Amino acid sequence: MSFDVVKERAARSAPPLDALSVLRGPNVGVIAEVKRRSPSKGALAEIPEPAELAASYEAGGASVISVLTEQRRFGGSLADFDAVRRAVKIPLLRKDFIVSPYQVHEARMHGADLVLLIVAALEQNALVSLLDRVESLGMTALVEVHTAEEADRALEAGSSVIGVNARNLHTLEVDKDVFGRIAPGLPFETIKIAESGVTGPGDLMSYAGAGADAVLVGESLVTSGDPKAAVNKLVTAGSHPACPRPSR
Ligand SMILES: O=C(O)c1ccccc1NCC(=O)[C@H](O)[C@H](O)COP(=O)(O)O
Repeated sequence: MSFDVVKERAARSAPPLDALSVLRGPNVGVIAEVKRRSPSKGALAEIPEPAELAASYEAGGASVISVLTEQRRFGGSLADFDAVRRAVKIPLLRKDFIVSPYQVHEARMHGADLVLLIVAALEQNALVSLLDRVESLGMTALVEVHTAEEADRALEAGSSVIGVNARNLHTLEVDKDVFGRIAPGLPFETIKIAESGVTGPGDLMSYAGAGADAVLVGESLVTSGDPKAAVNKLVTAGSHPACPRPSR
C-alpha cells in the first residue's frame, strides 16, 4: 500500500486512546504481551487465537496490551494486531522494530495507541523525528533503552515514557538490575516501564521499589496456562498497599 494511502487511512481511523493517562494511574500497571516466540527462547506458545489471549489479559486487569507484529523473530503479524484490536478496549502497543515513518502511520491505521521506538536501533535524528511523528498522530511512544547513555538520548529526544529493557538485545541476557541502575536517574515526571524477565509478583514488587510505573511482561504470561490469573496476580500485587507506589 502506498505511503499516501496509509497516511490517509491512519488519519481516518478512530482517535488513539490516552495511554499516558492510563500509565499515570495510581498503581503499578501491567503491560501484557502477545508473544509467540523469541530470539532468546525460540517457540514459547502457539497462540492460535491472539484475540482470546488479549481478552484474558484485559479481564485480568492489564492496563495496556503489547502485540508483537514482527514475523521472522517473534512470529507476530499485523493480522494478530487487528484481531486483538477488535477484541479489547484498552490501549494497544505495536511492538516491532519501528524505523520508518511508514510503520508509524501503519500502526495508527491498524488502531495502535502506542508504538515502540528502540534507541539502540535509531540514529538520534531518526529517533527525534519518529517520536515527533508518533506524538503528532496523538499516539504515545514507548522509548526503549538498556544503558544510561541510551536513556540520555531518550531524554534529549523528549521522551515522556521510557522503557528500560532488562534484556541486552545483543547478548539476549536478562539482567534485572539494569532498571534499578537507570530509573533513579530519570526525571520524576517520566513514566518508567520495566521490561522483560518478570516471572511473578516478586519481580513486580522489586521493580516498583526501584520506581517502575508499570512492567511489561511476555513469556511468563503466555506460558502460564492461565493468562487471566497470571495477569491478575501481577495487577493485584501492583495495587497492594505494601507495593511501592509510582512517585510521580
Ligand atoms: O524476547 C527476546 O528474546 C528478545 C530478543 C531480542 C530483542 C527483543 C526481545 N524481546 C522483546 C521484548 O522486549 C520482550 O518481549 C518484552 O520485554 C517481554 O519480555 P519477557 O517478559 O521476558 O518475555
